[in-house]
Amino acid sequence: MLSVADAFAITQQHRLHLPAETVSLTSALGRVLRQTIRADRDFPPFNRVAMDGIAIRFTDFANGQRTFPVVGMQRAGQPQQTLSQANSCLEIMTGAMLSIGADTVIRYEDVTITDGQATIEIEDVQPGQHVHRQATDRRSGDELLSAGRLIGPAELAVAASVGQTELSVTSLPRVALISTGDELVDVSETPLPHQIRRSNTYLLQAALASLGVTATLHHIVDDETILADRLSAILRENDLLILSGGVSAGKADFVPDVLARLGVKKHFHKIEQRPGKPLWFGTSADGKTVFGLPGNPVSTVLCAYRYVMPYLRTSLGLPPAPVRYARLTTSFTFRPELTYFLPVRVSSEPDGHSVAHPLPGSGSADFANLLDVNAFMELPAKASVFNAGEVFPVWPTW
Ligand SMILES: Nc1nc2c(c(=O)[nH]1)N[C@H]1C(S)=C(S)[C@@H](COP(=O)(O)OP(=O)(O)OC[C@H]3O[C@@H](n4cnc5c(N)ncnc54)[C@H](O)[C@@H]3O)O[C@H]1N2
Ligand code: MOO
Ligand SMILES: [Mg+2]
Repeated sequence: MLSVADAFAITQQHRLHLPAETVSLTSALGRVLRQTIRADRDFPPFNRVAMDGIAIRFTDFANGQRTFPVVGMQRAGQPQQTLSQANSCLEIMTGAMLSIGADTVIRYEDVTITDGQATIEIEDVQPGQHVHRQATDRRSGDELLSAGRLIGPAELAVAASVGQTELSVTSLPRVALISTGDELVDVSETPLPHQIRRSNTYLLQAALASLGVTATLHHIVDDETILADRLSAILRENDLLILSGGVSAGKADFVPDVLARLGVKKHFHKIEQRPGKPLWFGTSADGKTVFGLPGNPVSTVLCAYRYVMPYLRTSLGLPPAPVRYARLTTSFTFRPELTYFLPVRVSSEPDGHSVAHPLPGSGSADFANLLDVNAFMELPAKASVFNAGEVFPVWPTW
């Protein structure tokens, strides 16, 4: 059987090939940039006044002058003015271009203006103060953003400032989320004693939404022919299929056989891990990907966050999320030679460390336990006893 690391690597070798598309700036939030964005001007593009007050020549102040006739006003949005008379000042506003001939700004709070004369009330004045010099932050032509960047509020603001009305982003995959199982009924139905309402696909849909990916929901009963027909149609219409259930050893677990019949090449089935051991992964010749997630809800979640979400991230062109670590708060024993993904609650301690409090729950069907869980801690297969204070990787969920 495959190790977690090998299974993960195999999924990453078969990323989706998603073309770039152009979207308007205002609809680019949460998308992944596919182009380089450069500064079209210096940042800031001129010597920008940073405080409302008066603009003077520092040498006048250095020569002992404290009272200056006010000869004009330079506001933000006005073309640059000139402080032409020596020993005078201009009133000047935040966001204005520093006037030619002036080099230093004194805040209104530090000045008294009476009868057109501004008197500086402070002695601590630095040459060039309260001026945000041209090109301090970035130079014209500098690379501001590069491909593979998740577009958030700061990226949008920077793109807007350089005149990008549109952005090239990775197109979103068409994703189908498919629950399988005769025992599963719709949320709106009242289950009979032998039935349950399906929940996995709603969780998956919500998880995908955090990457800006939308998905259609489907349900298929445990009938080999129906499963083959429906999956064949869903495969035609989608780039990525995420199934839940039907991948284990039961008499109604038809998913692996049906996918093989439909020409989806299996890359692996089963990983040395718990939960989620029966995970199935394959691709078709025309570039479609199928994850067959084990149906037990906690297995579904673990496989989604350990394999599917990282797969989507890199397929979209994002760099892999950095691995996070936490310190186990309580010793935990797990004997089978499998990587154990322990449900935990991760929190931050006052000393800055992350700690993980084990919440094992009652097994991979205990999805109510997920209400308290916010990560899975990856405990290596080769050990059995994991001591309080030891540090292991954690995979955050929500
Ligand atoms: N003899 C063996 N039996 C099982 C093995 C095994 O290796 N040998 N593996 C166990 C493990 S581990 C898991 S996990 C499950 C995986 O089962 P399947 O992927 O075949 O899933 P199902 O049999 O269809 O369902 C399992 C369980 O999950 C519930 N389920 C399924 N879909 C949903 C949904 N959308 N929402 C909520 N709950 C769902 C389903 O009702 C079942 O209770 O197999 C073990 N057995
Ligand atoms: O994934 Mo199974 O649920 O290991 O228990
Ligand atoms: Mg089964």
